[in-house]
Amino acid sequence: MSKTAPKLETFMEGLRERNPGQDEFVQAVHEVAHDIWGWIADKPEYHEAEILRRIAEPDRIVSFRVCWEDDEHNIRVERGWRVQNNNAIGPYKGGLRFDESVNESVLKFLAFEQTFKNSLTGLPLGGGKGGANFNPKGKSDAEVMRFCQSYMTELFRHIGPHTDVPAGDIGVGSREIGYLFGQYKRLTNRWEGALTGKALDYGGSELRPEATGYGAIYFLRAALEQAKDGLDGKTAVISGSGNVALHAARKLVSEGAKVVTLSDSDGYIHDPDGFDDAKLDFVFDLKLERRGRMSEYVDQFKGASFHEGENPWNVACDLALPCATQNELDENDAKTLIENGAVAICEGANMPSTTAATDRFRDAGLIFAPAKAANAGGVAVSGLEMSQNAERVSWESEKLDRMLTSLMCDIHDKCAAYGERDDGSVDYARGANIAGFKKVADAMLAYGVV
Ligand SMILES: NC(=O)C1=CN([C@@H]2O[C@H](COP(=O)(O)OP(=O)(O)OC[C@H]3O[C@@H](n4cnc5c(N)ncnc54)[C@H](O)[C@@H]3O)[C@@H](O)[C@H]2O)C=CC1
Ligand SMILES: O=C(O)CCC(=O)C(=O)O
Repeated sequence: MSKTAPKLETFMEGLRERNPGQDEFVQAVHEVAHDIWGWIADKPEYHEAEILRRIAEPDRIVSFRVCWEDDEHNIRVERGWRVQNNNAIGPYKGGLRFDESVNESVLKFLAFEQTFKNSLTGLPLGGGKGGANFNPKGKSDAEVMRFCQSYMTELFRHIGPHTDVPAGDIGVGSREIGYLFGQYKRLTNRWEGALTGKALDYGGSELRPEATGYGAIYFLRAALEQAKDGLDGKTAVISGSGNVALHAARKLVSEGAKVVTLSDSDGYIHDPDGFDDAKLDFVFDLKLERRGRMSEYVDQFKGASFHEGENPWNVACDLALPCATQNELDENDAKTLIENGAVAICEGANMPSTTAATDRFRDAGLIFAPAKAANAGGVAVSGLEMSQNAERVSWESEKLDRMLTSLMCDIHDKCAAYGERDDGSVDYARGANIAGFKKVADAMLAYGVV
């Protein structure tokens, strides 16, 4: 006899009880459950097997002490984690975040999201995420190296090319990946693709640094085309000034759009003339090499203004791209963007919009490209880095760009297929949740109760 599906509220109540104080994790699960619930109502195989409940319980979480010595010879103690959420369709895969805001709730939400995102890529990648409450900002290279070596001294026993393949995220760029991979290699005495985001000299992939930002724009372009619109001539507002934000800005400019804001945790820069290639070169160097503050931009370029402690969502635009961090765009920001006539929101960061903001966007009927679809280009090229490492080959940038473009168009089409509304428009969030869920769920059904 087939069981009736429990109510969504009952499911969420249980989730909240089992995960007290983990607001980000509960938010991410609710956002998926909300869409999956109706879809599985007449599909007893999924709810009888408790598939969503199982995906929302990580396979395992490793938590460990990370001790390191600072330049003044003080012993520092931080906490590290790796959340291995689900490996139904491939080895756990997802970045490492080093930031003082990192805790178990944040990493569980990121690992949960990653499971659906990786499924959408069509590549054999499970979902995981990790990190530490260590902030590399303001630390010397030697301090960052000692921290990374200590972190890897525990992590190495839990990862490997067929088990779990970490990469970068906030606070973990090519410098950190270099220190982490060097220590992995020393401890295991093996050169193997146990991390992605490596530099080109030692097994990295062309286009990996650009992939998340470029991929987001390829997704946005496909969504605009579906609505018989395009990027050329559009004004874009972007938050963040890290890996994702800057490559998204670069691609938007090359597609004929005008990018008028970038930000960091101190505030945002508004340049009404737009960031051209020369201005972007300055910001790439400032943020990714010199690790400076966005406020320095106004000393260099006349006409631009710095808005301390504010986010850029009140600047009028056609396109808004939150590319900094979770919950950076709330309901009031969403209201302002809608009133100002934005036609599309494209999430470069993971879960940058609060639930209330997401609901506003979806109700307003504008194009809302959710993170798990729009920013999947980064992990997709990481998957291609794993393939290149396994085959001992390196592919050219042009080939990878063609593969990334086609992957992002496929993701767009899957979301459109599962998210089409009666009026022909697309609810991309619903489409991404259902398409991402289905592949993982079907693999789990094939394995039985494990
Ligand atoms: N690097 C990647 O390939 C991928 C990153 N993401 C997501 O994109 C987002 C950004 O990551 P990355 O660019 O890699 O990190 P990053 O460390 O290169 O840059 C983060 C940027 O956000 C800014 N920022 C941090 N908190 C902020 C705040 N409260 N307000 C305004 N700006 C703030 C920082 O100053 C920095 O410029 C994160 O949500 C990350 O999870 C998603 C997919 C892949
Ligand atoms: O390339 C990867 O494995 C990490 C990507 C990531 O962390 C993300 O998609 O949020």
